[in-house]
Amino acid sequence: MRTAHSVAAVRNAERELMDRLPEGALMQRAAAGLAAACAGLLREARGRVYGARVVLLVGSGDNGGDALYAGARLARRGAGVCAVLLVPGRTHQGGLGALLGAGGRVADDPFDVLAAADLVLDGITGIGGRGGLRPDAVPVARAARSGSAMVVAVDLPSGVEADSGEVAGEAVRADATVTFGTYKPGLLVDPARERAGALRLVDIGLGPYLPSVPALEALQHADVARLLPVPTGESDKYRRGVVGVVAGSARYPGAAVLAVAGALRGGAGAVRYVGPGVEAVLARFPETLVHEGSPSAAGRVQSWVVGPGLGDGSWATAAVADVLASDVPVLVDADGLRLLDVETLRGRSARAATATTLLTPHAGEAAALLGIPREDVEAGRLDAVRELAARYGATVLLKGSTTLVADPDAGVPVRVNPTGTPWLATAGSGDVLSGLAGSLLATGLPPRDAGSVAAYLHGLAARLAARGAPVAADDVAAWLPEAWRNVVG
Ligand SMILES: NC(=O)C1=CN([C@@H]2O[C@H](COP(=O)(O)OP(=O)(O)OC[C@H]3O[C@@H](n4cnc5c(N)ncnc54)[C@H](OP(=O)(O)O)[C@@H]3O)[C@@H](O)[C@H]2O)[C@@H](O)CC1
Ligand SMILES: Nc1ncnc2c1ncn2[C@@H]1O[C@H](COP(=O)(O)OP(=O)(O)O)[C@@H](O)[C@H]1O
Ligand SMILES: [K+]
Repeated sequence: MRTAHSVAAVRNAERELMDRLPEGALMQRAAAGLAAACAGLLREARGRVYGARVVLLVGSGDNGGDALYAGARLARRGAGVCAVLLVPGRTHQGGLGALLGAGGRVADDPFDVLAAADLVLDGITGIGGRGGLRPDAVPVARAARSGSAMVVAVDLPSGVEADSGEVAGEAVRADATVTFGTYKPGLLVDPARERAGALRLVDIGLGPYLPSVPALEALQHADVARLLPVPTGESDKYRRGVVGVVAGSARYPGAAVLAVAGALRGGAGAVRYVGPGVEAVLARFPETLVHEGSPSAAGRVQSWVVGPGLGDGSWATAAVADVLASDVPVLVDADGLRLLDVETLRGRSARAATATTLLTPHAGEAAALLGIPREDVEAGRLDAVRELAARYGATVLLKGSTTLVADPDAGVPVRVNPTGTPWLATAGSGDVLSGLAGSLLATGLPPRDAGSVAAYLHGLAARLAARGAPVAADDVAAWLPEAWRNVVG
């Protein structure tokens, strides 16, 4: 599991650890890890550190101090290191002394040295930064990007919000970020994540002092493998779980087919389809159990998926209400999100412990549920998913460039999905996801696990299917077994 902690948690841990260490030891640990990472990148890019041209962008806090001490280490290995001091009167003095002592220098003209650099270290701001880059830092950050140099962010790309992943203005766009002690939420959540490039974590010994419950967690292969259902000798199709899919309409029969395609690959023993798309579903998947009446009359299921391509006719409205009246886990997606009755939804968890709910909106649907503009959801995804889960008393999977899954209990870390590709932004891929997650619910996974495991497999299947080329939703569904094998293999 990859975990991220809030700035407040990092600061507390840092204080506790610093009390036990000599002055400046933590910064030396950070700088040593940073210099080693930069040396590795320089060796990869140009064969050696000796003779490399390194520019340090140095702000007024300890982030700049890290850059200066790392620069001193690189200078001792023969790199030509030059510091651009953004606030000369407030430069970290110890760091500057170390750099000058190691043969580094202060730049006369930042733009000259940036144009010729092999590597730029962004030490403008780290966890102490607030808001986007200040105006004087903007031209320098742009110049760092415009040459051929690799840009390495120290702890965080300057200008991003560490706790939320928001980018309120300009921010550095890094090729890599070397972060200290723990990941920060902003490194894992867009729009900030996109500015961070490849991530490296340097252990500075904070671990024992960080809270055991992080702010954010990202599943890795081993975590997903542990959560995936495995049939045993005792299993039969009913014991493995039956997922009911209520999706599609005369206008969108394809949504029913795609949701069923996802559901068939999610581990349930059978998929029961209810809705107006019976013909289309059977033509493609003859193994589906079908029913044309109301969901509650279709036979037993261990979970429901309701909403993809359902439209908003009277049958659809009644079907959503019918499903929400059940005591099994329900996943509500797409049109279902517009049709659901909020009081019924909130009442579900009070009625029965088994009546859990997983809502799977994209940013537009989340915006409608929250009554705010879509851009606000996209800019502040983490806040939006937490707010939705709290307000609706349900687990929420917010789709998009970084998919997030939040439980209504604020004490439970939000899950961020590390797989996926922008090629997933293709019509119908969300239908596949809802079928898949619903199937995992039917096997007995709680909503947060079902949602995050589904997002992981879905994103991985898309990557495997795409390998750099466009994919259709149907391809993503077809590659799900390969993604599953990749995880357990
Ligand atoms: N915690 C740990 O365990 C360890 C932490 N370490 C390191 O310390 C870093 C934190 O250092 P920090 O607290 O000194 O803050 P930092 O990130 O340098 O920024 C604050 C300065 O920036 C300024 N500033 C603010 N916003 C700005 C903006 N938008 N644009 C431009 N400037 C802006 C602000 O100025 P002011 O508001 O005062 O005018 C202030 O002077 C951390 O990220 C890590 O690198 C490691 O060495 C070891 C272990
Ligand atoms: N920029 C992006 N990067 C990665 N994944 C994305 C991006 N945009 C959308 N996705 C993913 O693609 C899927 C789209 O789902 P959705 O918006 O419901 O589309 P549809 O309704 O057409 O099925 C979701 O899994 C979402 O997380
Ligand atoms: K930085």
